[in-house]
Amino acid sequence: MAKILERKTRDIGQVNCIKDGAGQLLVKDEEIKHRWREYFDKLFNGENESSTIELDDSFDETSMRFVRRIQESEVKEALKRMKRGKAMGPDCIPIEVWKGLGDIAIAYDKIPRNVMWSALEKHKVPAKYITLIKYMYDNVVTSVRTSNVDTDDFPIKIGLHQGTTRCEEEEVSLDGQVVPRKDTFRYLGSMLQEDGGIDEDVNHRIKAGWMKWRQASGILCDKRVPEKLKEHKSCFRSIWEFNDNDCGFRALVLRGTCMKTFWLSSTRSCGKVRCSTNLAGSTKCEQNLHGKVKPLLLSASGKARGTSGLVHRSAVLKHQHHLSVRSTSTDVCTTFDEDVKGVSSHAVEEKIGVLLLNLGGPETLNDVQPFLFNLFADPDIIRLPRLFRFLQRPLAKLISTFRAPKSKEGYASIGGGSPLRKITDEQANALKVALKSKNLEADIYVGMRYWYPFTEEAIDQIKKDKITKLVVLPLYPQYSISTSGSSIRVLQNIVKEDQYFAGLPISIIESWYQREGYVKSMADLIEKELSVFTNPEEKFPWACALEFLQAPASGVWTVMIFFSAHGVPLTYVKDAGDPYRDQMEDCIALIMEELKSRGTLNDHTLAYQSRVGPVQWLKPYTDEVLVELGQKGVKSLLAVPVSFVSEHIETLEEIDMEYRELALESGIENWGRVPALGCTSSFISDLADAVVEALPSASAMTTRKVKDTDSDMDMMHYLTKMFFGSVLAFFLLLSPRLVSAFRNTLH
Ligand SMILES: C=CC1=C(C)c2cc3[nH]c(cc4nc(cc5[nH]c(cc1n2)c(C)c5CCC(=O)O)C(CCC(=O)O)=C4C)c(C)c3C=C
Ligand SMILES: [Fe+2]
Repeated sequence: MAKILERKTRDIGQVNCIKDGAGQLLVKDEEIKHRWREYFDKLFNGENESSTIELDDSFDETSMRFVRRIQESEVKEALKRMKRGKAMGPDCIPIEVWKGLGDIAIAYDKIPRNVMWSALEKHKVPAKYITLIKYMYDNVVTSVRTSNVDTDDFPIKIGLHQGTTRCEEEEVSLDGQVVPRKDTFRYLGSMLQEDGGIDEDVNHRIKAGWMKWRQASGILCDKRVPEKLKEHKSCFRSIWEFNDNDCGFRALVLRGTCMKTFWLSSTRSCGKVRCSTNLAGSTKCEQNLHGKVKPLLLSASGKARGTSGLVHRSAVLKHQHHLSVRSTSTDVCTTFDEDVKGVSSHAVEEKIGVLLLNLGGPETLNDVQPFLFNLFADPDIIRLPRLFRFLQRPLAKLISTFRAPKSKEGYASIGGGSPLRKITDEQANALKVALKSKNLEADIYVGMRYWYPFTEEAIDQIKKDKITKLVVLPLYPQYSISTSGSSIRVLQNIVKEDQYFAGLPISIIESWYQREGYVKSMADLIEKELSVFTNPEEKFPWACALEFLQAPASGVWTVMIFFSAHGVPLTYVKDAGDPYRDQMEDCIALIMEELKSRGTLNDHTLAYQSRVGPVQWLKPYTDEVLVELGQKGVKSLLAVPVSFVSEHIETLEEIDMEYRELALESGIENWGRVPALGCTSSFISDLADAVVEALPSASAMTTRKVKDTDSDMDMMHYLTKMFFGSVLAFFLLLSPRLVSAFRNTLH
């Protein structure tokens, strides 16, 4: 019987006919499409309608029709059965809130929404929360994806279906036999979990997909495989991406049938997402947000993701280009499985390496000045016009000497040296373990830009170890010319000169702030710090919503989330095209979106810290904003360092000491700080995923165009740069204070 059952519920893609309401078989696409629409429309909007329903006060203004009232006794019974302390349901509202709301909760499902809104207003729930709740339930539309086509959109008018609680408890019997309860089961080809999730299934499919891809890309790099087959590499990738995306989408439809409220809120909060695939197999996804259609990025895992905010940010897309692929032929795609199986035995043994790039820091106080020299001698840090490049090293000597005493004080206050090397080594170890758990054996190398172990040393080791494929992962979430850019340039210079590296397939993950795992890990840390911020009772965001019923102005909501990013000189962004600011703003928007989706509604702000030298840096400056916030009456502030993933001098000294003191002096009474991600397991696991996903796009670096930001500039910019460069050189060389500081150090 199990076998028959299983066969009956096989993949939806294979079901090409269904029955209509009267039991007649439908075979035409159009008819099937209409039947599905009719079925879901009834399920969402008109379920259980009968001649006996009460029609008195349940007129729904938006849907312009009467809906069946859910009986008070049903709601009471459902509430009684809900146990405290359980995970939140698909509506993300803790059970404690429903129980706490008492009669309101009971009334929630049976009164017109406008009555509900005015009741909330009467209870002095702040307008912004009422708007938020309304927003979740307004103008929701959906369509159903069938085996062949998508139905037309239809509106969803009823927000809640508490009846699902009852259906969970009901016994199901088939031919008189009770079907046993299971935690997971297969439904229409998908693995569904007890909680309605499909994570296990999606993970399984993603893993399987990547395994296939790894096999295929390994083969495609094999010299023995005919060139003709290799030409279709992008096609393989594309069809796989579509399959994964399709799986995610279909899963959503399935969720829709069982977990209606989840479906609704997810449709609403993500805007309307459409994915279409043309005959050539290429997939296009679009999101319709507030009437503006935006292209969606396909993440390396194949899931669609929208850029946050309404502005289309080309700089962000620029760094994603290798992720969206077009294919040219479907014929070859369909032979994917067979071809892979046929040639996989020829694949060469891979030796995977992962190179973690980081800044590096002085380990003792004696290291400080030479470390600073290396930093300022980097043409991506002090960007002199070409004509003045000969001044780079003397200037670096000058500035490092001048800055060393202040820097030494800083490093002395955090224990006499930078913790960066130790933390980066720990992250490397954790990454190796995480990769192993994902069935990828890899050697991890750490290459620092300005101190030991230098990038050059790591590269030597990679060559000695005869690595056959390399993933380069800068430990900066956002890309900047001065960080990831500078480290990648070192690599490019070596590759140019070295035969082995010239032919080594390399994949560079330029930025990864947009990864779901990173965003969620950051949100987790912020939520955790917020929860212990003032007093432990304020831990629970929805408990705060309840608190608002009594005292709207109090609670954890008043804590300002203060993102403090490392700054860069403004000219990097304005003249040299550094995407850093755009990516930073995008990153903050994603983290805030994630927090909002969890019910954390605090205000936030972004400022830039750690400026060095006389030129203008990205604004607003952290120190100035802190003073302003204090003056405006902000009393509680949670600082979030966001451009780096380990603790370092700028978190431990600048934020924890200098900025904290400044904030307290400026009138801020409660200060908190979110720790850096370090070895947080969800974060490391996501980095491991990023590595796995990047492997297939590894290719020889010599074939890529090296970005030269100088050549991007027009003549006017070049002259301006030359002028300011000369002024800077003149100022630095002739400044009496600098000269005397320099002389003193020479003596
Ligand atoms: C002068 C130019 C600098 C630019 C541009 C810059 C960009 C930049 N830096 C980081 C991250 C870190 N910088 C760190 C130290 C540090 N950075 C600069 C200068 C610039 N940084 C200096 C002079 C120093 C030394 C410390 C000091 O004297 O203030 C560190 C700390 C390393 C440690 O030892 O703990 C980090 C981390 C980013 C992310 C960035 C641009 C986006
Ligand atoms: Fe820095």
